[in-house]
Amino acid sequence: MANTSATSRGAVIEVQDLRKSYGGRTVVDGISFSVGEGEIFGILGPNGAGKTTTVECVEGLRVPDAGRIRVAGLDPVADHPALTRVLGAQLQESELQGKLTVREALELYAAFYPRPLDWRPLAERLGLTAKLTTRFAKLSGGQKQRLFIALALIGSPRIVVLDELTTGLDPRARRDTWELIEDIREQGVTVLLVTHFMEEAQRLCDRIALIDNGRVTALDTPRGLITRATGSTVISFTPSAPLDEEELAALPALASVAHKDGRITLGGSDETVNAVVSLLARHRITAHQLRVTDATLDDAFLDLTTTRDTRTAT
Ligand SMILES: Nc1ncnc2c1ncn2[C@@H]1O[C@H](COP(=O)(O)OP(=O)(O)OP(=O)(O)O)[C@@H](O)[C@H]1O
Repeated sequence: MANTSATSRGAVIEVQDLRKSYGGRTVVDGISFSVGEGEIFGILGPNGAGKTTTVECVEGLRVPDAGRIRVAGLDPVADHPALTRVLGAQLQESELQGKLTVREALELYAAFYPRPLDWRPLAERLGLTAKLTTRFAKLSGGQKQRLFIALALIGSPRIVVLDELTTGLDPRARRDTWELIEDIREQGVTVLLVTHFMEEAQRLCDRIALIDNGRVTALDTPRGLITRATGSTVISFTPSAPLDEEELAALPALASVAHKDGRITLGGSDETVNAVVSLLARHRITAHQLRVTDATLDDAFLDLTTTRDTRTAT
């Protein structure tokens, strides 16, 4: 497998052969990866793949059955008090008192850390300024989410773990949050990001581990994953007459072929585009609604993952 180790900047998170079972059912089955200092490392995968279990082991919130984890040189379980000084984590909803106001939560969490950020500009960036006196229980889902992001960052952590960073945020808030994460990266903070949003992963992540059925099935840069799965370019069209399958399969640099409702979608490269245009011209076939687009992580995700959440929760 390509690229499982961190960059030359040195690993700040190391996960080796992590295993975790619940009630005899293995949900993390030998996961390994390392994250370089200052890197944004994404974890992607279908529902139930083992992503949250993995990051919660990194945070020291779950105890692995086997494997070795080091975060800034610390064992997340044995060195948990020291870990909380270098690692910020997005909280789950239930961890905040409903009566706490946004301002009180920010001040309280800032007081836990030796070098907290000034919470006012952070609240401003996250669109929380108008909600400072609102109690937690009265916030909308998206506003709670923004508060959790603020609380993850307020301690000025060296490493931050964000599980479903922008789930529940409206498109504007999502984009503002992405800009905030990019600013944090500029300051050298390492980010471990679990997400279901391909656009988010493609924009923010330096590298991505695809997890499926408790294993890392691919680990690469977003571009590397896309190219591996579908090629760099997607060509789709509806031909005016049937095309010969063998001729299609022989197109240069072809990575994938799909047929749906009379429409053909090819994954490949610029070379494939030129060849398919020549092929159509040779046979005097017209390509209706011809579209040539860059391949996306969505295409790669569908190609590289297989499971649905078919397991029963216990
Ligand atoms: N405390 C627990 N006890 C029993 N089973 C659990 C527990 N936590 C998680 N699981 C199960 O382990 C599997 C992996 O869960 P996990 O939350 O790590 O997946 P995930 O990849 O984060 O999924 P999602 O994308 O849906 O959040 C799931 O089938 C889940 O039901």
